[in-house]
Amino acid sequence: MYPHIEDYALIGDEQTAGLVGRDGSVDWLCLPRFDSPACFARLLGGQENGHWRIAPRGARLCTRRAYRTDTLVLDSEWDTPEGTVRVTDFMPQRDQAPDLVRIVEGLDGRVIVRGELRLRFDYGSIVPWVRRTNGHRVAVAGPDAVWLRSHPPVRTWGKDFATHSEFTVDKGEKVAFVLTWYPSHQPRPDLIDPFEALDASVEDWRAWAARCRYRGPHRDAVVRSLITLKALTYAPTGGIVAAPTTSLPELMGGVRNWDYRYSWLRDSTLTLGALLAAGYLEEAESWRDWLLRAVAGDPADLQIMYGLSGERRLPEYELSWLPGFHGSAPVRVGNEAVKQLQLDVYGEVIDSLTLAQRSGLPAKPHMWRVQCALMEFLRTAWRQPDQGLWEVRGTPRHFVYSKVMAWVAADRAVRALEGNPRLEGDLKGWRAMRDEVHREVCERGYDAERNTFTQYYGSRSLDASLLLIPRVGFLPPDDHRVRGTIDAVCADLAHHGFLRRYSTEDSEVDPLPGGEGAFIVCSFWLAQALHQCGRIQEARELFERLVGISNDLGLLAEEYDPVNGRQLGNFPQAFSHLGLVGTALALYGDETAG
Ligand SMILES: OC[C@H]1O[C@H](O[C@H]2O[C@H](CO)[C@@H](O)[C@H](O)[C@H]2O)[C@H](O)[C@@H](O)[C@@H]1O
Repeated sequence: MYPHIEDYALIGDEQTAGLVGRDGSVDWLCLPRFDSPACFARLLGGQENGHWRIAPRGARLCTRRAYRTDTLVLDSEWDTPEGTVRVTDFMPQRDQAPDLVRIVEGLDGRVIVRGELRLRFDYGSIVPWVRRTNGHRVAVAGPDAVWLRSHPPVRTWGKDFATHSEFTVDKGEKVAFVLTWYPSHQPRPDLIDPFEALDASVEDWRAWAARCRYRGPHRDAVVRSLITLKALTYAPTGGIVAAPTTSLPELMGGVRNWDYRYSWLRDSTLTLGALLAAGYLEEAESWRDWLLRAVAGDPADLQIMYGLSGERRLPEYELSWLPGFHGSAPVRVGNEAVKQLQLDVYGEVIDSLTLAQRSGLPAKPHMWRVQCALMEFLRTAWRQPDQGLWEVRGTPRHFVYSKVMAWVAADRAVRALEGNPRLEGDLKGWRAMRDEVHREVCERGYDAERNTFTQYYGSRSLDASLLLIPRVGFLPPDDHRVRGTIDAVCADLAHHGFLRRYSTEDSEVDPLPGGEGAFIVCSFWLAQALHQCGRIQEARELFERLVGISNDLGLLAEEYDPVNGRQLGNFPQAFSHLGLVGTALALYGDETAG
């Protein structure tokens, strides 16, 4: 059953991203931004929904593929009876317009290569009008225009609403294709030189990767994760998408299919932590500035996610014409969770601003004012039930992790005041809130009989987010309740060596049908909790196992099906990759940071 989610490779230009399959087909690409409608949507449908394949005639999947070391430049190679050919895919740093470059290179013998470009704007639904101009092709429909050209020029012809080509490459010969998007009412942007763009791309990525401070085991996996996180950052604003895809299923054939092409405060603050820890201050600063712009206004209006430029309305709807990845419908655009109350986000934001300051990012004058405003809102809001960090769509509850993070918000705000007499704030009131939340969580969110914290007040269910209790400092790692929680979470949520985030069987909490895979970041959290508790060997073994489930290119989706050995959910996902970076640093960072 080709393709599996892990059969895809990521390419991108820090404003959008594409997925390339092992068959040489670009099956997902949104232009010009991550959250724009896709012009290649075969990922969630069939080839009639748009794709661009370049591969040797008659060949199916590539023989091998790899990123060029420390870059986002992908090489896919096919060995054929006639010879060997390589296709190099990348998206150069954007100047005027987004370009997707595909360079075909003969490595051995003489190979006949075929191209098939099927552009379908608006998520695979609009067939553009394609015309030839100066030997190049231009596809136009409504607001979108795409220009295709090649070096040297290759003959193309139209058939079945697609642009076809066939050409021969001899050993040492190169043919480059450049696909450029621009708004259809504007003049065509300047053409780039694909070969110069390749050299520049390789150089830029390598220079960026060289800044990584981590020198420990699995450095390649850490660098790949950092490159992926960087690729998920929308460079013009600093916003970070949770993943570049929508609706890759959390259960094959199921309905748990969501649009992740937005900036979640939770995912992004945690990404910021990983970037800071690995030495990437510039990116962290740019996200911090995005955050301050996005949350400006009434703290009661704080959203749990925003668009890439801080947009607030992200209405959710379904694309009825797309059948979904292997029939996993519906395909959704937008995300209804934008309207949810998730109390943890306040803690994450205040914690990340504290961390940013501690890491030496230059302070912004209104940073403290934002934190005070958030605290004032949280002072009463923390008592409300919410949707929790998993954004469940059932009745709101008193989720323990949400309350713990409300404690984090108060704790960081109190410490800031204690450490800096020039800051103004309600020290007494915030201290009182901090103590009250702590007391309440330890009373109502803790099951003394089983010696474990629980998913929500009074429940018997557990939740993997409870593993973060020692990491955020709510209780020390040697507290018997922390140790009990780790054991209970492992016993309850273990899934063939990995962890589920919670049990999907409690339909009042999570009313959606069907289960899901193991949630990858939760297993990273377990490795960190074990490490904090001194269970070093177990932590390291789990980390090794987690690194081992990334695909051949080092990429991780949101979830993993350990029974079938398959990745699940949106891909690649920031959450999983920041988990990998954070865990490597936690387990080996002290010994190895250079
Ligand atoms: O579980 C239902 C929810 O699933 C999605 O949320 C998940 O993704 C977010 C982005 O990575 C993450 O922050 C959250 O913790 C995850 O549960 C989906 O976006 C929601 O709409 C949906 O209700």
